[in-house]
Amino acid sequence: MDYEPPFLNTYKTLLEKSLEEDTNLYSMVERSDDVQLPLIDLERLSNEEERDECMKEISEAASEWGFFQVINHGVSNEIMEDMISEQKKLFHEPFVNKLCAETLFNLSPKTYRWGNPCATNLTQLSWLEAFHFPLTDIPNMEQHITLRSSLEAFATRMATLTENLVEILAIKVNMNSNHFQENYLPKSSFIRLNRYPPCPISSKVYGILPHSDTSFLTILYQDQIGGLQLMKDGKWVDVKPNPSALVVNIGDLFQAISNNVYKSIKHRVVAAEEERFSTAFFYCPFNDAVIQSENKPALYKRFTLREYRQQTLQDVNQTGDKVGLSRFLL
Ligand SMILES: O=C(O)CCC(=O)C(=O)O
Ligand SMILES: [Fe+2]
Repeated sequence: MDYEPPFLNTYKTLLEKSLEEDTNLYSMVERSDDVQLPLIDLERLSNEEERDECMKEISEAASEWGFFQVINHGVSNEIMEDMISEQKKLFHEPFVNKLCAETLFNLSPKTYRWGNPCATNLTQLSWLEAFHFPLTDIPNMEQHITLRSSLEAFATRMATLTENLVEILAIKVNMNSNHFQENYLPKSSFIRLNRYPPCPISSKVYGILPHSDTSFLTILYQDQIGGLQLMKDGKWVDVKPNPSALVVNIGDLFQAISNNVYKSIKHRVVAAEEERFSTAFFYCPFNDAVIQSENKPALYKRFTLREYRQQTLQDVNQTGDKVGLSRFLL
């Protein structure tokens, strides 16, 4: 199909090398089927008697799991369905159009990404294509009104949801509940549209490599195919799709400002034979925002998001791995 990125051709040499070895990526680490990710009903926040208990569940899930699912989250089915249908249309544009999406859509460089040009073996390759939209780019998409309005509606609801959640999480670690509103611009967040193309070698390659997110908080909608897994007590746990739920996870920046109370957990997506879509909202500060915990003794050095991004980029280029927060430990 003319919309598929040329994975097999581009990574032919890596593929041939790995087909000689009889490895299965997913049998190397144990899996656990018997643990349930917390599922939190946010409607309880509007009920005076249940609000405190619900806030407690949110902060406990953020510190014990770093991940949880929410229902009655305020993002309507209509907004989600609209976003997904625009997302499908976009990914089903011819590959050559996607490659020049920045010019076609009037967007920043590297909006469209696929594969990994630096991969030296298959385990460094994500079988994934993605559009990465900084919120500030969305108004520029004058030629693509329907995609633009879906992104805008989705971003507005997601921003409200993340702001409510970070406020609750801030209170529970004795931070000022306005900390986020006062210190970080709302428009520095971004939306990422992910598509996992059908993969004919699904035991040898990841859909997305194990990673933690460089955000305060990430909110994800996944379709019904499944494949997202998170690390819990040394085992991979499936995040089973739930059509009414959004998946929330703590990112590295929140782990740092909460002085390790909240955990930014490694997660990955298993490659599959079926096409899969997910849509993520990354709640992030502007690049020069200072990340520093008020808690004493602080575990991490004071750093800016720019410094963090530079360090992780350098580590990824040199070692294939982001390393992440441990670089900033005091
Ligand atoms: O597609 C998913 O389920 C996860 C995506 C993800 O982890 C990311 O985009 O950072
Ligand atoms: Fe992620």
